Amino acid sequence: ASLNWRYQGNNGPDQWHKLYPIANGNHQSPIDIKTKEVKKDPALGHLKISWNLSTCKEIVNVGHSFHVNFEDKDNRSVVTGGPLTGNYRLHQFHFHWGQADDQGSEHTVDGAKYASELHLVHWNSDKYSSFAEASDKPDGLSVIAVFLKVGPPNEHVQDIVKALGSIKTKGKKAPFTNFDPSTLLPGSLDYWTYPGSLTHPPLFESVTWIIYKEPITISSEQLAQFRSLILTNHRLPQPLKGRQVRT
Ligand SMILES: Cc1ccnc(S(N)(=O)=O)n1
Ligand SMILES: [Zn+2]
Repeated sequence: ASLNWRYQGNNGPDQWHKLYPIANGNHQSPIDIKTKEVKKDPALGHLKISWNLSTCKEIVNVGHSFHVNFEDKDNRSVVTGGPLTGNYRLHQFHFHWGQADDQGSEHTVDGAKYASELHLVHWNSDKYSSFAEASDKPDGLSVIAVFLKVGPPNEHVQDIVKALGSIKTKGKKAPFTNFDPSTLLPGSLDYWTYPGSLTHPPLFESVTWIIYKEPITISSEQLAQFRSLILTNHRLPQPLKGRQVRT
């Protein structure tokens, strides 16, 4: 489908509200996480992640990014616990990055930007029967976010970078199997959580965000490979509008 929105130029993020009025809503993402205003919630338990690498299927060039898609016809790859009620099924993961290494993450921490941000998109399979059905429901989606800071090359990201060569043009897809996304998680499982939205159109306010505090690394060269597909694809932080970030 030809997209009616972009990250740069005329149909850029400042114009998205014309076609997607929710862009000016009260639960938009990303946000700047002001760590001094975060609330400790003892009721928040550990996240329980059980992703099965057998569900990893393909890598696709979607024009504004690339997606690694998962088979989500059963509960082989799910997350539960933490702020979530019930099982959320892994649908796809993707990254956001900027035109230079000093920017690119969507969420920021006390104003600080990371070079990139990984999003693992899940949908509530206890209540809904597909990602599409869940995608505009307040309890429909959960996205797990991991920050990437510039440093030594990441051997697991390298598996993804190598596959980009076969999806150079928009719409192209290639098999991408047996990749274990848990290799992209940081050592510490501490996280922030808040209610928000998809960060590009349709911008539905249907996401329980779970953001790991500890970043993983990516090298400047690996980021350059991402940029060979699209130069930049990150939305700037949006107004908090009274929402609480918990940890
Ligand atoms: C599947 C999907 C669509 C739009 N936005 C997102 S994101 N960036 O919030 O994870 N994911
Ligand atoms: Zn994203």
